[in-house]
Amino acid sequence: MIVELDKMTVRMKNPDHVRGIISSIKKDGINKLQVISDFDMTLSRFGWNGRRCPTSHNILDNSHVITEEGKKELKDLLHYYYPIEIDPNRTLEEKCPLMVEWWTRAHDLLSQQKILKRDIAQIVKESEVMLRDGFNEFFDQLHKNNVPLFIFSAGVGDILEEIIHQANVFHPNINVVSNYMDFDDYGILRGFKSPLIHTYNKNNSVLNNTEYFQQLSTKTSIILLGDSIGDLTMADGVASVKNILKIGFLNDKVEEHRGKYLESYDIVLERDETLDVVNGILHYIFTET
Ligand SMILES: Nc1ccn([C@@H]2O[C@H](COP(=O)(O)O)[C@@H](O)[C@H]2O)c(=O)n1
Ligand SMILES: [Mg+2]
Repeated sequence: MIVELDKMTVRMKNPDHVRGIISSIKKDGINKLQVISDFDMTLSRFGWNGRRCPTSHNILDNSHVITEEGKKELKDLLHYYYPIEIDPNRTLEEKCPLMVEWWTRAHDLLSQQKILKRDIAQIVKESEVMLRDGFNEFFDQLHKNNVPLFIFSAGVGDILEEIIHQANVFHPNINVVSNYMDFDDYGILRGFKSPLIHTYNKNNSVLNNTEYFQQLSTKTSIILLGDSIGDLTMADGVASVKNILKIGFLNDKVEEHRGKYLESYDIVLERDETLDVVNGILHYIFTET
């Protein structure tokens, strides 16, 4: 029913279950649907031409406003903590305090760099960030059909919003929760606003009284998009979930992570830099039959 599900990049533990959820979402109607998505490495690309694309943090880390010493320190943090973040053999209990440590140290370093609010647009323009192929269709389909898109990111909110703006797809149906920069009266970065969002606390605990989800209490069908095991809890604040389809982008260390991703996500997209499958599913749901 959806040709994109036949792509070589697609893996499903239970294809019949997937087809069942998609049919149920379609049957319940567009008015019941919301999309909850991660940003970095989910809506943005993981790689291009054999090179890693930057996360919203990396965009700042690599930018011209950071001193050479600052760049080195931020890179050292990435090389130390990223393998911990994706290590399938460590428990969440082990990872959480280390993730808080990484984000806190990185945010402290960035806050010492006198980053100006007015430079953000240029920093994003000069970066190598790319949204996944098919992003226009994805954002436009959701907008045209009045489907809310909730972007829940442990990245840097100011940066990811600027990326979406520069791509001309920041439509009114989008709501973002992320780590936002805190600028002083002169527009100089002095810190990050709380709560701190890292890969493994993307749940109710950081959504201020889940007001957003209360407004959307009638949206009982969810399509969840993520690239990390931590993204699986992003819909926990939704009071009544009837149908949930979890789609996971498996970008890195694919063989090592395949088993866990197949257990956790309904659809796993391996080294797929496009939104083709998501667009195909949305197109099927939005098309009247
Ligand atoms: N200092 C840091 C901290 C985290 N990251 C990466 O950001 C990603 C989190 O953002 P999501 O939109 O995916 O929630 C995650 O992939 C971390 O590896 C970083 O690059 N630098
Ligand atoms: Mg991500």
